[in-house]
Amino acid sequence: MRSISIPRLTVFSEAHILRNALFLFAITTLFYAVGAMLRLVQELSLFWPLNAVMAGIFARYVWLNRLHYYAICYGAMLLFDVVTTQWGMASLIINASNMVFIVIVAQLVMRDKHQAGSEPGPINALRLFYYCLIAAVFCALLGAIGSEGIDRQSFMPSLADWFSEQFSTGVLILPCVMTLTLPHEITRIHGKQLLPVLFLVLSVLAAIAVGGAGSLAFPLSALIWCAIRYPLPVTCALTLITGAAEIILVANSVINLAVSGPLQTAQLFSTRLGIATLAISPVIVSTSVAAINNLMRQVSLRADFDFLTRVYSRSGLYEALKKQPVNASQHMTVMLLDIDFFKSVNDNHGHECGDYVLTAFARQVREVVGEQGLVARMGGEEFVVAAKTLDPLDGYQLAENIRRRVESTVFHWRQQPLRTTVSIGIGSGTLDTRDTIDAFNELLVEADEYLYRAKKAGRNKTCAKSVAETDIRHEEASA
Ligand SMILES: Nc1nc2c(ncn2[C@@H]2O[C@H](COP(=O)(O)OP(=O)(O)OP(=O)(O)O)[C@@H](O)[C@H]2O)c(=O)[nH]1
Repeated sequence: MRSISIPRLTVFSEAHILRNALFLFAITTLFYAVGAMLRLVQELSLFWPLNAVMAGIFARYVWLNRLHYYAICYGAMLLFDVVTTQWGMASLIINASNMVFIVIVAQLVMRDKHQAGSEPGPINALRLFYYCLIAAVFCALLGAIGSEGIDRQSFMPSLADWFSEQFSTGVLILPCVMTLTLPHEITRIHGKQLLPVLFLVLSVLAAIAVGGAGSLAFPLSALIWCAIRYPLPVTCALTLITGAAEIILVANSVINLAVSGPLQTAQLFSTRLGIATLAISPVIVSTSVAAINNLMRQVSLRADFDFLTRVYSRSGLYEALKKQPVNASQHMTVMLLDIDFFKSVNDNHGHECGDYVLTAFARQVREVVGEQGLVARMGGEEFVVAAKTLDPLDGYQLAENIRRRVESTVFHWRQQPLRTTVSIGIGSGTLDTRDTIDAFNELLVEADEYLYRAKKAGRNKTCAKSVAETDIRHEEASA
């Protein structure tokens, strides 16, 4: 698949205080301007994205939650009002209510992150939903009091308007800001991958055509399909676009809720709450799918590797062998290694010491074998090495390197020196017409037979069919 790399872009960084301050000021001003524009053209403010965007930024970057950064955000809001409105003192309260939403959400998400430990997930969708609800209530109370002086609405409609707007934009925008990641590369997209988006567009069009309150739920199944197919950030973005589009379409009577007369606060209140409740479902599905995929990766990793010694497990070795490129003329050496008198390590020093020796032994073997082969624990104190070698002699020498390394190593257990040795049986040959797994299994049987001989010959020995010990000694003498 062809792809184009794009450079990484970092906006906030813990070390760059001035840059963070400038970006916070610029983003606050930008989204304040967007919200103010939407206010000017509508009697009811359709969207006030600023609070959710800023809450998302503060929740995402824990280290931004400092008094001076909050102050920059608040200051930018006040400055915008001073320049563009005559609100006077009311501006202090209205913008304080914006800060209430931002700080409550950020603090609640931060509390979750602390409790989640070292590996928190990107978001907990259900919690975000309730955090938006709590933050919207407090924000709306203060906002409705503050806007009494500048707005013709009385307290209750104003409270409903503030609350529904804060809650719905929060639920739609927060997951998006908290998961937003720019792709590191652009990959070609196949037509089939676009089907969920196509279905989503069709479902919004169907909502416009059919109308009525129920039509707002039409995009739900398409969004859930998107949640299953696409990564979390894409699902969050699609949910935001769909939810915002529905609110705009309802406000402009393009989606007709079958109400007589102009749209009232009560209908917009209900629409916003309904859409927020629907919008959280695909995000929940998407986070669940991401969590399941993560779990599957961890489970398969656990099954492939031996928990104690960190080398391959038996099944992991077979999986790794299947992935090896097949080359009929490749010579392969399979070694079966069994630690000598391991039972006495357990008996004399305890099981914990036995575990330590197994781990240290596996590390030694891995270091000697390196990139030349795969190391696996077959069970107990028995290990296997499957290595690409030039010929039987090359394989024998690799086995001898392991045996000598183990023999010369002094393990330390609670300040006590410990020595151990290993017996190795070898099976070796080329793949010929066999596949890697068949060849490995046959060589393993051979290795098992020679391991038995190595043990019988007194242990701390390497035994193989294809290398006569006299030849080896001859080789060593002439080396
Ligand atoms: N500590 C520890 N011991 C294990 C583990 N798995 C198996 N063993 C022990 O390994 C020992 C194997 O003993 P034996 O099969 O008698 O072999 P040995 O003492 O190494 O003797 P030879 O192989 O004949 O040289 C047993 O005591 C098992 O309990 C493990 O994961 N941890």
